[in-house]
Amino acid sequence: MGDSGDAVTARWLQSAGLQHLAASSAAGGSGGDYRGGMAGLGGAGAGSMLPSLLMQGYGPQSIEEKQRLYMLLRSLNFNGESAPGSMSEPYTPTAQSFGGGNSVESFYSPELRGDLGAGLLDLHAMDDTELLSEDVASEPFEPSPFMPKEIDDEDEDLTSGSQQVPVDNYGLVTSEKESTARENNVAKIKVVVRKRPLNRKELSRKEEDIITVHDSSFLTVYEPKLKVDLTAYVEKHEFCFDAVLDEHVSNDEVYRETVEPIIPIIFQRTKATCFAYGQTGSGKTYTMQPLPLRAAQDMVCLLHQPVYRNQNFKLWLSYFEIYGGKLFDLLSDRRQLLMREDGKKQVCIVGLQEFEVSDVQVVKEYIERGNAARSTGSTGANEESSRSHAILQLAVKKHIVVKDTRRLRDRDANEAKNTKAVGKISFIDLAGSERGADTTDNDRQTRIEGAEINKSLLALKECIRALDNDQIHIPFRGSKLTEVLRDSFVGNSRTVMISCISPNAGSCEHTLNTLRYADRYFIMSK
Ligand SMILES: Nc1ncnc2c1ncn2[C@@H]1O[C@H](COP(=O)(O)OP(=O)(O)OP(=O)(O)O)[C@@H](O)[C@H]1O
Repeated sequence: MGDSGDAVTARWLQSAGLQHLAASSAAGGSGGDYRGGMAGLGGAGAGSMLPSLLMQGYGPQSIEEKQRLYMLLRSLNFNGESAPGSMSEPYTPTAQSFGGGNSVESFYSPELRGDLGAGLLDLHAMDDTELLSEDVASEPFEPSPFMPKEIDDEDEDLTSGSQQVPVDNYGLVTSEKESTARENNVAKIKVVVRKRPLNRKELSRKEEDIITVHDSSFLTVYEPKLKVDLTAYVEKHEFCFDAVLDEHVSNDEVYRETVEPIIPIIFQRTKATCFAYGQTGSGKTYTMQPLPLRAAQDMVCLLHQPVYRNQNFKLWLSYFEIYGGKLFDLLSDRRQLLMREDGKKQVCIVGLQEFEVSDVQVVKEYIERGNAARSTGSTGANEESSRSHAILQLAVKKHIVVKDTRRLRDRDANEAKNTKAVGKISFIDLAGSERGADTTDNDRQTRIEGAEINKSLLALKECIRALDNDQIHIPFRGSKLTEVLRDSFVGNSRTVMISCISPNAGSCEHTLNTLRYADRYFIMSK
């Protein structure tokens, strides 16, 4: 106990690798003109400049520092149990914390749902080291419970022979009861959170996993914090969503939870949008890339059902990218595309190549081709991929049989006119947004890109909010992204948002931003 508090603090910080804080703390001790609170710090007592330094922004800056501080805090003030209720005091309750009871009922109460005030996503580039790799696209498919059972030839004959399936003038099934029930079972907006595992780099740095998924719908984030008097504490943040998927969940299960229930209603004139967002490296691309392939498999399967086959339904695929407010066709040598509105105020992307696809292998080839175009177009592959929104669309169209022989001669020219859109699903791998502080390191172009990304994420948020409030005016002109998605926002639409989060302590701030962003949608959708 012979050491001054500042010397003790300095030694702790030094051992935790926070040298710049240690030096400042030691200097403060010798000056002796500042005496902060003595509480916390393992009972050693530490008058110090550290609180003020932390307040002045001298706190841990890098992930490593944050992680070391987190480890330090754990060894000082709490025992490192991550389970709820095991936190040592002091513990600061937040608007979203459970309180003592931890009852699920109290969790759902509006008082504990947190406020709606946070601003734009504040995500930034983090560690995107490859995790123990997995070929995401090659996971085997399992049969879907949402899909109609395979009908054998006998059944098929019975169905087509009986001619009892009523159809509307689109040729769609009008078994009202059945389709209404299906649509009602699929929420207008569904919010799903996916936590990725710690990656190799995070594991090698012995980073802590600060997120606990309690069951399939709620999670807790344990945020390491320091009071100004250096008392270490953990702030607990509880969140509830339609679904929370932990690090053990496979891409196939993600598909089942998110997209699979929507597929049948795409054939019932529904337009759906599924997008992933989160900070760079949180797993957006990993999550989004396999989804269209799985969706296409189910859609092809539905197309083969007699009711749709007889109505001449076909599946079409297109894949493009929005980069810096401009559109590029990923299946046509990154040709720049123009967006126009037709007389019926329908959005048309002039020149966008659409391909009719009738088997999954072909879909896979197109997706791979598009993905390759996305990365080869970049100077630093990851940089650009995280700075563009990639949009893959699968559209169901009804082909109208042309009986007029004169028109038949000019069949190709009339192809576009001979199809009628039925439904569509868009998969959007959103760009990760920028953290304000990072932009000082970036060049002008990078900052412009960041601003564009933030603008489009904000516009997307506004559109979904308006959509959810059933507003007449949907502000889709807020960005290229929302303009392009305009027809997916109006009429009979469904939206699935997948929030991807990183579990390490160093990403805590960004993870909380992502979760708060998702939380607002979740509240809106209730
Ligand atoms: N759930 C997961 N399980 C295993 N590995 C994952 C998971 N999520 C992400 N990864 C891995 O983490 C790394 C980063 O993921 P990914 O590229 O999808 O991030 P991102 O959010 O799309 O980043 P960016 O915004 O830069 O495009 C990849 O190596 C990916 O394989």
